[in-house]
Amino acid sequence: MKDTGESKDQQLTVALRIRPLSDAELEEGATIIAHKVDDQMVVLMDPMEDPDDILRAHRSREKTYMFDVAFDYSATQDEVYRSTTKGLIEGLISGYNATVFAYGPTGCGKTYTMLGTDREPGIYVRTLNDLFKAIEETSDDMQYSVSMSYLEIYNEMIRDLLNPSSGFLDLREDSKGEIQVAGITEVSTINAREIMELLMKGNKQRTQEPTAANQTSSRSHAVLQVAVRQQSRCRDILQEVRFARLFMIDLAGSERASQTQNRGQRLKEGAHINRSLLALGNCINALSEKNGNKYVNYRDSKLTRLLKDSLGGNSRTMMIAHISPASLAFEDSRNTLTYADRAKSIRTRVKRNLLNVSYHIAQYTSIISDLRSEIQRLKKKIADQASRQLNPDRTDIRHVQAEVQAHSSQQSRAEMDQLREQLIDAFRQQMDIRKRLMELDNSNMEIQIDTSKHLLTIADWEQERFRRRKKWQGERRKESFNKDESEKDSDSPESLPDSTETQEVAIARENLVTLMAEQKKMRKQKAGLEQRLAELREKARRLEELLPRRVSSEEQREVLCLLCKVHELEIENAEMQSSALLKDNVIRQKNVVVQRFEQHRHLCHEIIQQQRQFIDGESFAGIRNGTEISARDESGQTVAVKFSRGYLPKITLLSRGRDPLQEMDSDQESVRTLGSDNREGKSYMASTQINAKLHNRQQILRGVQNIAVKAARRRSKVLEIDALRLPPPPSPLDPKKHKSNLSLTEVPPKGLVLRRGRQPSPELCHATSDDNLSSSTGDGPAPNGTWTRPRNRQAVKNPTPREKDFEGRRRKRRSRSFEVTGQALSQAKNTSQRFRPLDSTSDPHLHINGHPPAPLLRPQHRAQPQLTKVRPSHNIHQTGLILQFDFFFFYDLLIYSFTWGKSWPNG
Ligand SMILES: Nc1ncnc2c1ncn2[C@@H]1O[C@H](COP(=O)(O)OP(=O)(O)OP(=O)(O)O)[C@@H](O)[C@H]1O
Repeated sequence: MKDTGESKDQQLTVALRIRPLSDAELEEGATIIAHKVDDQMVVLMDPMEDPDDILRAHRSREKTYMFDVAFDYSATQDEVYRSTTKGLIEGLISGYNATVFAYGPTGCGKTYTMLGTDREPGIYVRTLNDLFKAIEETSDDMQYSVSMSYLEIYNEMIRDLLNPSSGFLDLREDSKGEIQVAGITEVSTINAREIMELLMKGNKQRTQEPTAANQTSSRSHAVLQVAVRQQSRCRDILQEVRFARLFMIDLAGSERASQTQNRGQRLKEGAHINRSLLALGNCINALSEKNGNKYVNYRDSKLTRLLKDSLGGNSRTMMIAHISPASLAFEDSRNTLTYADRAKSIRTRVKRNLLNVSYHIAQYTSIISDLRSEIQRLKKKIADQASRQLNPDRTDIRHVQAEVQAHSSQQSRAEMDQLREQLIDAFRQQMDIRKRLMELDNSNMEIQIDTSKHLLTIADWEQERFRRRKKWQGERRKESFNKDESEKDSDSPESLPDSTETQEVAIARENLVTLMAEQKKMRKQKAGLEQRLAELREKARRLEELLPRRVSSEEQREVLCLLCKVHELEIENAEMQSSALLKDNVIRQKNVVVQRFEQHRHLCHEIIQQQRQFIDGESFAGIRNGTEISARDESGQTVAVKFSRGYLPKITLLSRGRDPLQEMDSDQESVRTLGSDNREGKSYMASTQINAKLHNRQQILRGVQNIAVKAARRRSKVLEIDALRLPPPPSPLDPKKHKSNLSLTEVPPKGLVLRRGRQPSPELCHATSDDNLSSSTGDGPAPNGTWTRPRNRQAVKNPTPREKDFEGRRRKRRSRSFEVTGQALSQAKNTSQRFRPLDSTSDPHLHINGHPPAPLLRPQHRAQPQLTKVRPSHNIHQTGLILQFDFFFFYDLLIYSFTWGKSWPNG
């Protein structure tokens, strides 16, 4: 290996940078005395010279300095770097050593120029960046190796900043006379980022202390060395290796003790700094001597020893002198400018560090084989490139890999699509079936409602038949007791009443059969659908289980799982909606029932209220034992109450209903009063017709029943309740209370008390016709439904022949019509004094169905209680009610009748 570089002389390049005036200087009232005149010229003005000094009048106060490049406060870091250091990089990778050092007094910006700040990086960082860029650009042909070391000379001692624990290092001169730092850490890397990190790490290790002149004063000289080795990638018989070193030095600033006010350690540091800088200055002086014969004492300091090559040896050297523009720093600036100006004349002998490697003949064989293999490699590379150009799709392994990947992903996507389709299909079928099941439920409900209607029709008819038979039996019994009279009574039925079914009942039975068949069919369908639904659920579950096995991608699996979840939730939602609808329907039906009960309750309260008012203001008289009251409406609803001494009155309530749908539409009521007293010849009869607004006749009857029961309880003398109690309002969906909700296979009970949609029986119409009633009074019904004034007692005591005749006829019909034969009116009157309200909590202002209660009608004739014939709603379902109650019940009934009357006779 031999050095083949040729040397040539080169001047040391000097740049001058004038930093901006600092705040401290401004505060001290410093003025600017250093100016940049142009890119190279700098003027320094002596602030001490007196312009009025006549002796020195012709002397210039300004001194001009010329440098290779000059910067003032306006120069950026990048401008300084480009003008000073950037040009050295090309020479560095070509094998030329280079040195950049910052020189100047303390606090003038040396560290700022070399290191910079995070936002404004200095020469270190910028140089390394560009060096690595240049290496990268030529790395195809050349091989590089870069190593870095970073040290500081502190108090004339060398410290490794990349490895501070290694202690102080020594300088050694190698065989070629080059200065080396023994044991320094050299980090080899071509990674720019790594080098930057090392630099930052080293900077943190550098000794910096605050002084009066500079808060971040560097107390040492810092030397960053970058060694670049370069050789051609192509091995030749004559291998050329280039080697170069770059020094980047941030010198400590020269300082005056008076200025820095340093004491102790700082003072000691300052002395060392100044000594080394003095040595540097001496070297510069010596090197700059024109004759060049002067001895250069590099050995005075470690700094000058280290910079030996940089100053007078093989290096392209750049000196960046720094000064302050402040008048206070005049002396330092002048010294710096003087040294910098001198340094300009320093000449270095620059030569490329080129090493030619000559090999032994034995090594040639291996070199040739290496070269051959390299040729083979290159040929293969060319062939690959050519074939790739011809058929780019097949040869590119990456392409093939991508194809394989794409294919496999396509496959998995297809599989996923297939699975998804299957899942969606299963869920869709489930939804369809769920929908059909809902429809079936709806139809089933409709069928149940229809069934209920038909069952009611049949039950009504059964009830009617039962009632008729009962009535017939009663009459037969009565006839056996009153044989003489019964023989003459041509109206009494002798044979069993006709029990053939009406057309309506027959149709209902037919419809029931059809509905039963329909329901059976639907049950079958439902079972089938439910089975299918279970199968589909099982299928979906199996598909879900397959997911992990058939889909490899975690993402796809999750997507499918989510899909399943969504569909399951949708199905659940549909099921819940369906059951909610069904429940809603049931609730609506029950609400209707509750509403009717509520009306019923209101009505009862109202009745009680009216009774209480009547009791308070009226004495009861005129009803005697044996009195019988009968009432009947157009539809055949009858009420009969009979009194006998020592016994409770016997009340017979017979009613006949019409179409239940008209139940709520009743708006006309007529009340007729009949009265007679047949035992003592004091008959009292009254007939009237009162229009009343009754909104629910069924409720009225229940009110009556309620009153009866309450009265019976109060007296504890209930003898007999031979009645079919009123059922609650029909609830077609309540299986406990109504037969309609039972299965069609169940047989409706005989004698069901409810009756709906039934036409009035002609027989009963006859037995309880208005004619009968009017004949019993002898007056007939008032044509316009007006109240007929009852006869007074005096008139009854002496009946006319016509009245006697009428009475006779009336007795004959007593079994069918309603008579009053009371004897104990005075008793009744007395008893009425003990009457107590049934319900103390009843509200007197209660309104029924939005209508205010009827005004209390008070009879004018206290001794003659009004016997009323009640014409309740023709829609009442109750087929028959026979009750025996005590007198109070009868009284309640009377009050009830009065209350609902529309008018009361005057006088
Ligand atoms: N050109 C400039 N532009 C802006 N600020 C500067 C410039 N030069 C120096 N400064 C500021 O002046 C202060 C002193 O600078 P710096 O520490 O670089 O001086 P120095 O010469 O290295 O001092 P020492 O020799 O004591 O280490 C720093 O705060 C720095 O930011």
